[in-house]
Amino acid sequence: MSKVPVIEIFGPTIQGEGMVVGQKTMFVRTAGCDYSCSWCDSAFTWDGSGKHLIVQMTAGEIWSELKRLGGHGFSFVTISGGNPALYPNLEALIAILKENGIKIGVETQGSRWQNWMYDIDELTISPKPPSSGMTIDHSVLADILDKLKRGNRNHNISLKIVVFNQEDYDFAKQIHHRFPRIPFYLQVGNDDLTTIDNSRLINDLLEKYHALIGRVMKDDELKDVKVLPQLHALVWGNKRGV
Ligand SMILES: C[S@@+](CC[C@H](N)C(=O)[O-])C[C@H]1O[C@@H](n2cnc3c(N)ncnc32)[C@H](O)[C@@H]1O
Ligand SMILES: Nc1nc2[nH]cc(C(=O)O)c2c(=O)[nH]1
Ligand code: SF4
Ligand SMILES: [Mg+2]
Repeated sequence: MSKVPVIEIFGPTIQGEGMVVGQKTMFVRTAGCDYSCSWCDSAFTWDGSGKHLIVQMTAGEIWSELKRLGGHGFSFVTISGGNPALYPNLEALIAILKENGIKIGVETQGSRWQNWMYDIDELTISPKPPSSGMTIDHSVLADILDKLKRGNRNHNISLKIVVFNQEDYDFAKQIHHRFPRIPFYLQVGNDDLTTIDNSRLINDLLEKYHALIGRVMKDDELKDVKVLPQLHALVWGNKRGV
């Protein structure tokens, strides 16, 4: 049986970000990423610090663990990472989830295509802005979005861009103007990934949210946009596995 490197499985919790924010969900987090964003809040998936947590798992083993943790209390699973789009054999997990009537969300950055993307109910693509230190391949992103559009399946996709500064904001606008019909989300960047002082963190994040809302509200060039914080950061701070 083909296996996938999994670094954590957790839940139930709420989806803290983007198009299905608030959704009760389980999470499967794959290890490994083709990027290395300067501000990655899940760097333990790729920087070596979480190496001891990685387990090669079959789809059946992942499904068993989801049921062990979530019991009969879930109908939605979010696959994130790292970049889950590195793994063609996630196909088997997606098939099991579908057979069991479970809806599926995926978080990926739009750097790699997989055929199983056609089968995802809620697919979030999060191209990386300049502050990440990454340079995105616009043609790969365009190709992914084109395939999804042509596939014309019954699913939802969105673009979600994290904003730390004016350059990121301008980048986000460029992406939106390139793909104006794809639901578009701006997300507040968290630049303090290590603090355990939750009241200070929450205060800072709310201030940044306030500022981002302000910027968008007075910007006539950005109309059809949703502006969100990371809800899980406001509730649990930098805690892992929530
Ligand atoms: C950890 S990534 C994993 C999925 C995929 N690699 C990606 O980046 O889309 C999940 C989401 O968290 C966002 N994210 C990562 N670090 C963040 C930070 N410090 N502040 C806000 N959002 C962040 C990413 O942009 C992405 O939308
Ligand atoms: N609650 C919660 N919501 C999330 N949305 C995206 C997450 C991620 O790390 O991909 C995430 C996460 O780690 N926790
Ligand atoms: S693409 Fe996602 S997981 Fe990879 S480094 Fe960037 S934020 Fe982290
Ligand atoms: Mg996260």
